[in-house]
Amino acid sequence: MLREAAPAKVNLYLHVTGRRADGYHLLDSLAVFGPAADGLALAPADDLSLTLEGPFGAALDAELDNLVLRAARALAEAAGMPARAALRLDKRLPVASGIGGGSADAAAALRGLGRLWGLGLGEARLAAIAAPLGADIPVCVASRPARMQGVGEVLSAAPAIPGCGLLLVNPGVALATPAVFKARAGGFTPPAALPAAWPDAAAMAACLASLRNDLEAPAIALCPMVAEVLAALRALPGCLLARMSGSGATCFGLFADAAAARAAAMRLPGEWWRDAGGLYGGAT
Ligand SMILES: C[C@@](CO)(OP(=O)(O)O)[C@H](O)COP(=O)(O)OP(=O)(O)OC[C@H]1O[C@@H](n2ccc(N)nc2=O)[C@H](O)[C@@H]1O
Ligand SMILES: Nc1ncnc2c1ncn2[C@@H]1O[C@H](COP(=O)(O)OP(=O)(O)O)[C@@H](O)[C@H]1O
Repeated sequence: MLREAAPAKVNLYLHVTGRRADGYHLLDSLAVFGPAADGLALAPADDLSLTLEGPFGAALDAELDNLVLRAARALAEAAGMPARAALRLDKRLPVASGIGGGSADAAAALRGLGRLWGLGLGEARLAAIAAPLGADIPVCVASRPARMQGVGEVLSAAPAIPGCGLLLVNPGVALATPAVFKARAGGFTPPAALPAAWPDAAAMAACLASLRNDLEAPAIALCPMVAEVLAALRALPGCLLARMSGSGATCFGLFADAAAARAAAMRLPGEWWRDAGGLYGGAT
């Protein structure tokens, strides 16, 4: 039995820089990972199967073509072998919530099956197999901070991220990514100018404050509760920056460290989903 973590992707800023002829949008975004994660367990089997568990497992019962199974089939096809594995997904990330849960699951399946099947494929090869399945999957393959450009598949080094804490909050309303892009009005935003490193969380927050998430306004138009979540985050002690991730509705608060993020999480209304801690694989 193998296990892979599928950490949430958080867009610290997201500029829509243009639009391709096929309608997809060109982006400039800085993605970091965690603190929340789905979990994928993989075992050898004679055919391909997926069972769902965890707090949001039932939300995917009606999903006929889970991204985990699509990723498994795409990898098997690329490797020229039958797709055989018993997969169990512990679904802890809210579905359709701007933190790339489905993409993280697909990336975890590619990494885990690569190991289970002994394929020896590197991250770049897995990301290339992943790209046709979803714009967010390539960045999730490494699950390390990265700058995303193109439609999300052009990855480059992120500035060195200082120790910090994140608080993720979702009001329980699913937002479909295409609907949010469609509701966007106005022009385009140029790519950000980023330093090589930020010395601490406060400096990172000050720099990010000069940037934006261009999908925040259209998401608020579709789901006004996003504005409530942002106001509640901004009012928390120690919150250095509050912003929506991806196409929403999950928002994040940035804190000096994991302990400050966890303490702030306890002060939020009880009915909202939240998770707090340090970055996945990072210093806190
Ligand atoms: C907005 C972002 C930012 O990281 O995150 P989420 O909100 O999904 O987490 C991503 O670009 C989402 O990536 P992903 O969710 O994989 O998108 P896909 O399945 O490829 O596309 C879903 C739909 O979103 C729109 N789309 C997506 C990506 C992009 N660069 N331009 C787009 O216009 C298109 O309408 C597309 O049909
Ligand atoms: N394993 C999965 N987890 C979540 N969503 C999935 C999964 N497989 C397929 N989907 C589909 O992908 C859509 C986007 O899901 P998700 O990745 O959670 O959203 P977002 O990209 O906004 O963060 C869902 O509405 C669902 O229909």
